[in-house]
Amino acid sequence: MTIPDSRLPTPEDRETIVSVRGLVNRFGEQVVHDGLDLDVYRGEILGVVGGSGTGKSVLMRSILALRRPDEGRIEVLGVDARSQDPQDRRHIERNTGVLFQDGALFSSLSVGENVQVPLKEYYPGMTDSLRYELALLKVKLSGLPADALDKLPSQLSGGMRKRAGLARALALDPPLLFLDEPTAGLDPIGAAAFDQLIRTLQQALGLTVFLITHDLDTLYAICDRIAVLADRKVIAVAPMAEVEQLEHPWAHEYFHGPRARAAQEAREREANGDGPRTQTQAM
Ligand SMILES: Nc1ncnc2c1ncn2[C@@H]1O[C@H](COP(=O)(O)OP(=O)(O)OP(=O)(O)O)[C@@H](O)[C@H]1O
Repeated sequence: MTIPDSRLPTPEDRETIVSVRGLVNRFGEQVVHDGLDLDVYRGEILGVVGGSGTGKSVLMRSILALRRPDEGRIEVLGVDARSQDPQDRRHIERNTGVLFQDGALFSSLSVGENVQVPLKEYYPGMTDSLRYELALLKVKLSGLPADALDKLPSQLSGGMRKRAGLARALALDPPLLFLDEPTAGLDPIGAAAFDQLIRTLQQALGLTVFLITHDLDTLYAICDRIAVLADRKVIAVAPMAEVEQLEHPWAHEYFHGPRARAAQEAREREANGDGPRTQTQAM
């Protein structure tokens, strides 16, 4: 089901929650970003796309202050992400939730213990029972059954591990959520369900979501705007209908190639009440 795009704020109401200006990231001779600019608005789901190796994850890590860029300015929730001040770094960490590509759960801890890790760190005085209840709440919010709480990550399916990672990302009620290819490796039905979960949580909790994906279905189904990375920059950031019109060769191939056509056909079938999403990810 495609959820209508109804929440994009008008330009006057927009609040920039992440601002990136003139970003440069280099690894030795390799220049990954060269003067990249991007704004993320409060309350939107921003899809971030680009060919493999264009620097989507490096951009995310730079915003999260996990990597110090070579040049440029990044402001996250009013704080300079390049700041060395531990208070600033903590502010970013405290207000952001991250679902890494592989879930990044501690393999020796149960799902419940994984979700409790950030709670223990930020609220050391919290009672065990309250921490347990909060972990249970996040696990249920993420669409897992209560008995998943006591399971190890290895005892879960790939889709359940993603949900467990999401539960941990939401542990501290962050206003800003980062998702790195959340539907990669999921079957089409699982991927569609995960998309809907993200949209539902985003609306219910008022989240801003920065979502790296290759999955065209996700872009169509839940993203308010799409940022396209190419040539070491964000070459466009706009709603889907606009980025589909880009002339750039990679963007044209991505939005009009065989997988895009398959996604389009699947959406038409779905609109006619005629069958679920097809697999169009992993480009
Ligand atoms: N720590 C690092 N050391 C050296 N090179 C790195 C490092 N991290 C990333 N790179 C390089 O930076 C480039 C961008 O990497 P990044 O992981 O951000 O790409 P991506 O757009 O997320 O790709 P994909 O879609 O395949 O996940 C790649 O060429 C990668 O090899």
